Amino acid sequence: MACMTRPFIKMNGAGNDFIVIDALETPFRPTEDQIRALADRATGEGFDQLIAIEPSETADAFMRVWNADGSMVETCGNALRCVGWLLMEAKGSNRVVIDTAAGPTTAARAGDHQVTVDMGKPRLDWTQVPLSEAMDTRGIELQVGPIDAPLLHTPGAVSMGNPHVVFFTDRQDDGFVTGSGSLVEHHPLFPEGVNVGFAHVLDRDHIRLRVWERGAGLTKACGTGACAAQVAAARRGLTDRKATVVVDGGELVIDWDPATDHVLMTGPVEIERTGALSF
Ligand SMILES: N[C@@H](CCC[C@H](N)C(=O)O)C(=O)O
Repeated sequence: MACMTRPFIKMNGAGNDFIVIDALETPFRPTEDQIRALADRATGEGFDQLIAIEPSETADAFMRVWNADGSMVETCGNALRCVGWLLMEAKGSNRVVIDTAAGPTTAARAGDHQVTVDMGKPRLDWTQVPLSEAMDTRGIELQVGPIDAPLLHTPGAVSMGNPHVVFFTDRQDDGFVTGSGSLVEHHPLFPEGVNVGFAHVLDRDHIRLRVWERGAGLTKACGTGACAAQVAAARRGLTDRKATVVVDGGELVIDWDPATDHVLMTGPVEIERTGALSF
């Protein structure tokens, strides 16, 4: 069998790490099995998401996203900053438009290795998350643990182009996040699965967040998860519309602009190394 190689750039955004492939000239369509093998941190390159930069007729590029489990998904907030930075460096510009399966987004320089991405309007109707039944997404009817003493309950539900629920809790240890996140990810209330946030509101402009990501597990940061947490917290009056979200790998500033209803995310990008994938 012929062995293919593809050059890659390994990047991370606040610790959420990616293999980024330039597919502008040559298409890149790995199988789910290949992705899972490449994502393995013991035997493969190791990553949370695999990203391909593809041509677009309406934007500077199209960003395709696969989770570590091989599933193709709509978008990835931290990868948008990384891809935005690569495209801005290549074009010598300060702003680019990146199309995704969740729609177009803009990325702009915001300082040294800092990028702001306009994530658009949060989608707050239950049909948009999506949920499998009608509910008020400020706090949906879902709980984890004993019926009369739940450990987690009434999360906010938000789509940032991909589905999120956000529990407000100060229980954020690895075991708890992994155990309850993996249960909720596949709950029948979420026909497309869900990313599960555990948000501890520190004050009106700081949230400590951990996220169990659909298809990737516990990551050091989830950009869309940080946007969803900020939106869910502000909707309940727990924070202002702008807050710093502290994740395991750094800080993301999330600003839900009242004038446009758009969510702006600012945070770091880092290039770790380059290499070549063989499969
Ligand atoms: N790491 C991400 C989100 C990646 C996709 C997510 N796991 C999903 O399945 O929707 C981010 O930074 O937003």
